[in-house]
Amino acid sequence: MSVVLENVHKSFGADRAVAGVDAEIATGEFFCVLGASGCGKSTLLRLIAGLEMADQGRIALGGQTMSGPDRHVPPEDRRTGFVFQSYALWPHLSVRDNVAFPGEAQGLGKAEARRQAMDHLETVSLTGFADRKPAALSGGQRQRVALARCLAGGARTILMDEPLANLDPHLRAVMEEELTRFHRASGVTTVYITHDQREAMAVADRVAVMEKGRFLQVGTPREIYERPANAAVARFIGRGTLVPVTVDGGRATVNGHSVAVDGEPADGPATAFIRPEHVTLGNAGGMEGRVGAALYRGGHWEATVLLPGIEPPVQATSTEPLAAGEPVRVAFDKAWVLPA
Ligand SMILES: Nc1ncnc2c1ncn2[C@@H]1O[C@H](COP(=O)(O)OP(=O)(O)OP(=O)(O)O)[C@@H](O)[C@H]1O
Repeated sequence: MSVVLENVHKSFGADRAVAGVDAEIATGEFFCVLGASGCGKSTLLRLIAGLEMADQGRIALGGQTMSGPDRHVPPEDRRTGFVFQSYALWPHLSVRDNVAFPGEAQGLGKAEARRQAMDHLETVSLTGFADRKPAALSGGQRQRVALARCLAGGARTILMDEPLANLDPHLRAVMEEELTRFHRASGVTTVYITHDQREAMAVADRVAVMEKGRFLQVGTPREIYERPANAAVARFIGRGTLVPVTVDGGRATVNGHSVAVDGEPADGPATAFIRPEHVTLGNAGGMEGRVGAALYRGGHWEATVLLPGIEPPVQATSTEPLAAGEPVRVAFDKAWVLPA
């Protein structure tokens, strides 16, 4: 089911939690809202679910207005499923009965609701766990039960509020794969909020970067990473360094050195963003610098490099060992010039 947000606002007293959000989320899309704690992500999700009333703007699901100036459809009539961090499963019910619960609540007989529950457990590869209680499942398996229960409730849109936040890094990676598999298998429109940019990149078709109640940029993970719309998005997504440059005829000059730029920025002074993978460290050529700090990250070093006239230090990556204080030659292979 498509999700349309038009100029959506929500304040709590003087606190503008959602301050004018617009988006068109296509049917079947996996849409991530990414932002730091307190930026308004949860409030936006709760507005879509109907758990909060918008102060202003319109929210439509599948072409039907759910929230508008004189309309507020209650949560139970929106056909949305909500998956929280805690998954909110019934501890005293088996996995099968947890998933059968929405069907029974909607008036299906117990036997039919259980039969359908088994179909949904099949979608999340948990048929072998139907008789267990939630306490006897791993975090990832509990999440799959929560997803199966959304399907059983007839959800046409699934809203997920940081569902992987409580999991260890290994299980998180496994669950990212599972979520994308589940999404492909179910085809359900998904709005997913997280403060973890790596997670958003991994699972989303499109990412909205949110700050202070607004979307700063909406784009594919690659657009957001490679072509950030402004300094705030650039800083929030991955590592990199903002440097002042002069653009002339499709190249930028940094500290007297010429660097290729992506796109077609206008000539003149600008700010460029350089990802660590576009910083080459070596013994010859480029600019003279000094390693500020180097951390071994398994297979590579994450370093900062001090260059005269450039503040703050440049973030770089190296597969060769580096030590703090060591002299190094630095070349920039490519830069992204931020739109004015
Ligand atoms: N029910 C409420 N009453 C008052 N203020 C609220 C309420 N819910 C949220 N807020 C405020 O609205 C702002 C946005 O909160 P929200 O929970 O949407 O942020 P978030 O981005 O989801 O944060 P987190 O990642 O920490 O959950 C915050 O300043 C918060 O304190």
